[in-house]
Amino acid sequence: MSLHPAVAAVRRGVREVLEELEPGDTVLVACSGGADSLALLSAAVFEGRKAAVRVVGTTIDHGLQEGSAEHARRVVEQMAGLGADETASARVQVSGAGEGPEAAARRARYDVLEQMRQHFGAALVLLGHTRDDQAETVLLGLTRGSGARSLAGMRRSFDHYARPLLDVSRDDTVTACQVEGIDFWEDPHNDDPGYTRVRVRRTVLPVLEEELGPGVAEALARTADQLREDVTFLDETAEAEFWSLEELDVADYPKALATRILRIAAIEAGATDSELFHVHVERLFALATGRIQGEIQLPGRVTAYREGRSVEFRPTAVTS
Ligand SMILES: Nc1ncnc2c1ncn2[C@@H]1O[C@H](COP(=O)(O)OP(=O)(O)OP(=O)(O)O)[C@@H](O)[C@H]1O
Repeated sequence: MSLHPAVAAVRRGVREVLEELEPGDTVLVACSGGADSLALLSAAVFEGRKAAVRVVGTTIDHGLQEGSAEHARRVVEQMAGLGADETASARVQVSGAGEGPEAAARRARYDVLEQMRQHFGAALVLLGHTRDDQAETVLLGLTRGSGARSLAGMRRSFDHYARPLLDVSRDDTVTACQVEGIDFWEDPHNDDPGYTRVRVRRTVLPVLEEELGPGVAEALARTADQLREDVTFLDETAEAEFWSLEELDVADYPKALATRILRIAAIEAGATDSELFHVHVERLFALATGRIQGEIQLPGRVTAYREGRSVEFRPTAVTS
């Protein structure tokens, strides 16, 4: 019997990532119980056996929805049923102080995933983001106006994390589960139009596909890949320039490098990075090129000012 194309696509993505590992290594698969991550786990088990890689399935209970503990138990059972060598679950406390509940849940999830990775000695954690997630990320980045970094979407891999399904459509993960008889969970949040991402998924992308033809999601994901190469080059160049500078005089650099160097400098000086940090970087650039005078207050209680041609930083004075 020939392999269904959707299953083959998921396995191919996973195989390419596992090929980088050594026999005897461990991978941790982060599983929400949705179609993407269960298809990912199933493929990891299949490819893991071939590569002699141990597969640990893990699920995280954010405790935000009623019945979440029961859901986590069920996902653990499913992961074991799909052949994971080991399974684990963890409950996290989502505080949400200073950020939205989604961002807080995500941060708590990545913290605990890292603890689990270390606990199991895993070489890699696999995340189930798909090509559609990538397309949505690019569109959201476009509307935020935050520059090339956010248009470059999610990275395929970083540190000990990999996203093997970035070339696989969400439909294919659903089909792969159906073909393999995997009963996946449909997150009610995925239908909640209160989330911008859901509106992009349910309304914006379908309109683009209808008006511009199929393949929009794929093209957006490809745009991210191309931009990521450029962005990585510029980031690395800026990093090397920053460390080689004796004083922070960036007025003669092209703006693409000057703003990156200023960003690194501000964060090194203690400023707090955020999604909106590009707004502060623009002002820093105006300060560096003499278009604005005086001082700039940055989040994280850092003040920037100009001394001669150089931009300097100092802690913001506390006034009572
Ligand atoms: N509760 C969870 N437990 C374990 N892994 C999870 C959980 N939720 C999500 N993941 C992992 O993250 C992947 C992406 O999930 P989702 O798109 O829901 O994340 P998100 O909330 O958008 O946050 P981010 O995209 O930053 O990870 C999943 O495929 C899975 O690998």
